[in-house]
Amino acid sequence: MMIRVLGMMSGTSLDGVDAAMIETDGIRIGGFGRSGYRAYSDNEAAALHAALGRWPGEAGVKEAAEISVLSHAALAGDFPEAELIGYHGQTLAHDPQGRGTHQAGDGAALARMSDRPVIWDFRSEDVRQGGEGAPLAPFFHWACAEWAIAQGHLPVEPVAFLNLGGVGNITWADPSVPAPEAPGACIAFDTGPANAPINDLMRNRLHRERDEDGRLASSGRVDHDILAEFLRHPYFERPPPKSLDRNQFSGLSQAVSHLTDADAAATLVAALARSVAAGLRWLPAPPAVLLVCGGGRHNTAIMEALRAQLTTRVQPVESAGLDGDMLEAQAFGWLAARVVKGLPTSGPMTTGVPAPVCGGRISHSR
Ligand SMILES: Nc1ncnc2c1ncn2[C@@H]1O[C@H](COP(=O)(O)OP(=O)(O)OP(=O)(O)O)[C@@H](O)[C@H]1O
Ligand SMILES: CC(=O)N[C@H]1[C@@H]2OC[C@@H](O2)[C@@H](O)[C@@H]1O[C@H](C)C(=O)O
Repeated sequence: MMIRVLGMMSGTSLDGVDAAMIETDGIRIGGFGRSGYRAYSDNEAAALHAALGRWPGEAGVKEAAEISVLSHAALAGDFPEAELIGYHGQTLAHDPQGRGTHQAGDGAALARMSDRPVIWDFRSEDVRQGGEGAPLAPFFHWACAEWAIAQGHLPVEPVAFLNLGGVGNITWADPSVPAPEAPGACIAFDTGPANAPINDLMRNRLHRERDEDGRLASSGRVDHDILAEFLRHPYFERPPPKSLDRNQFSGLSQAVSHLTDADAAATLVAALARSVAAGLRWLPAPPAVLLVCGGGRHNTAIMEALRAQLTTRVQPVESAGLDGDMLEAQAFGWLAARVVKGLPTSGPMTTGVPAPVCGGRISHSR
């Protein structure tokens, strides 16, 4: 039975909350619906930035969780048609081999406030069972490929999805395999830093939220010594599955600190593109197309750098009939429906968990 689910995602860019309706039985995509966005206010963004890297019980975390719940509840009120909510929460820290993974928020409070059942805490169980806890969108990317083939937007061939949020992640999906958790269907991992260091640069130096359309980066020159040093990071030699914390590459931000604004932005964009290029060697076969989703595809300098670095065709995910601004929100709606059904949300080739696992907790509205 298809249900109408609201997926809600606030990612590592710390810009705000995306919300999108999806109709699904947890296996197939029945259709996509309305979407919405609520930007974090300056005060909210500052409080979340201050809480980055912190764990439950530490200073500022309670405030961050409250900001997450209140902003999601306000947005959920615009979607009375949703029967179920998938709520990711705000990632503050991610250390799967150590302290775990921390998404600030409270699904039980959101369920009471929105008067709908809420699926949340999607990552902890995967980490508990030995997985990376991220990325989690890959099974949904596989379902999107299947949907796009049915709509006549894609050929029946392996494709890749590149999500450029705060951090980048890639999924190689083979839609000829019958289910996303089946061996050979998906391979996924985080590629490297994406918008987070660019946003931090803009915020710290120019008091702006982002490099609009990549205009600053397009006017700068890449520092090839810094780039070469960045590419020596052992992360790129490590085979997948693998995932990143938002600030794991903070050395890169320090390395560009003496450059001009434009050269620093250009070097960060080049680092993003080269880390994607470095990641492609881990894919089992070249994808027919690299479908770019997430806010980074609006940055012209990023898209041009990707096209210059890669021999694979690079297209915004809209070329497959999908909404690249809402794909991750839709993913957490689709995953919520899977949790209700007890279906796996991750597996050995997406997070490295030993066997497919169904993560997520359910909180009822009363
Ligand atoms: N017009 C634009 N020009 C330049 N950059 C843009 C533009 N639009 C969006 N972005 C970048 O995309 C970011 C938002 O991307 P997105 O919503 O995919 O991130 P996210 O929700 O944090 O994702 P994730 O969970 O995958 O980290 C912005 O913070 C900004 O850096
Ligand atoms: C721990 C965490 O929140 N990771 C995010 C982050 O943002 C992008 C990348 O790093 C990815 O691993 C993940 O989000 C996407 C939506 C995912 O789980 O697929």
